[in-house]
Amino acid sequence: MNILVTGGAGYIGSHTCIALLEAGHSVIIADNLCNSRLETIEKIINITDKEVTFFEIDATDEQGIDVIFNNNKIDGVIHFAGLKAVGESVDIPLTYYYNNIASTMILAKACQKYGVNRFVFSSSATVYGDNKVPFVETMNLLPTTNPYGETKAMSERILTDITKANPEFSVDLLRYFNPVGAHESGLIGEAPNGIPNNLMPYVTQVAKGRLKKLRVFGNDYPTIDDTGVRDYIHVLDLAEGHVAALDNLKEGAHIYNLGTGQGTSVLELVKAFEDANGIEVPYEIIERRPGDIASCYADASKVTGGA
Ligand SMILES: O=c1ccn([C@@H]2O[C@H](COP(=O)(O)OP(=O)(O)O[C@H]3O[C@H](CO)[C@@H](O)[C@H](O)[C@H]3O)[C@@H](O)[C@H]2O)c(=O)[nH]1
Repeated sequence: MNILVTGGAGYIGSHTCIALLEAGHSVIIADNLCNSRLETIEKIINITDKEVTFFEIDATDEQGIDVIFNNNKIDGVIHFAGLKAVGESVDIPLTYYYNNIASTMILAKACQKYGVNRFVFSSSATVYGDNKVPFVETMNLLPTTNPYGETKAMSERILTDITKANPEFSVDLLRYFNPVGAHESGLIGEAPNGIPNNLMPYVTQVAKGRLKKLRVFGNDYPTIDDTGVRDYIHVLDLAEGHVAALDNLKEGAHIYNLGTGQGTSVLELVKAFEDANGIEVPYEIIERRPGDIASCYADASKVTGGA
């Protein structure tokens, strides 16, 4: 299939493009490079030895997206592009709401216009809010702690509604837990522009000596060692999840958690990283980061076939 991948130069997007190409699909990447690099496209090509079509475009550019649909045969869309949740994002809701919802609507509209019926949406465990762990797909969603999470929940609802109006439109809503790791080539990985907000890239930059020490956000959570617990899933497993989703799309909207089902605390992760690499990661405990919850991990039985 020819798959339009928005945000395909980003961390999860680039690993997914490799998985798609290796599974025999073609990819058309649309990315505005706001938190990614052009050279990642070259690396995808080098790793897979396959051709890639690239458009430097913002997913909110309605006319530009229309031109892409008009000029290319597209069988399906994977929509990764979006502004990401970080602590301080709670201060700029309008930007998040505009970018993340407009892009979903523009792409869904183009799919309706051009008869594209396969859509895989990059959602997030954030939509569960501060729910009871483990998070199960059937749970009622709680309000999330940041505008980014709200945009993911709203995009899910918009796409679900479209499947009701147009039963041929098939959507998978993939709720990611915390992706970590890199492609085995070592050529691509998580390299955010600027100082990382997420734990793993921060830890790797401390290990490299680029940042002085890790700041652990809070040690007063009701968890195993009082630090935040998350479900860290390897990015290549996440990438494979997208290929499987595309291959198995069914009519209507379907939700899948993409997580391991196992919770790991911040200090457990730091210790595991130190043990695996034989490197010390200096850290200090500081106050909680606004918007963070204590525990977030998946009930992964729907994707692993256990349910
Ligand atoms: O410098 C840091 C960064 C993070 N943390 C902690 O590490 C854990 C993980 O934080 P982070 O890597 O920032 O991920 P989350 O806040 O869990 O958010 C991620 O996981 C969500 C899904 O659960 C996605 O929606 C988000 O986009 C994604 O960034 C949390 O307990 C943080 O408090 C630190 O202590 N120090």
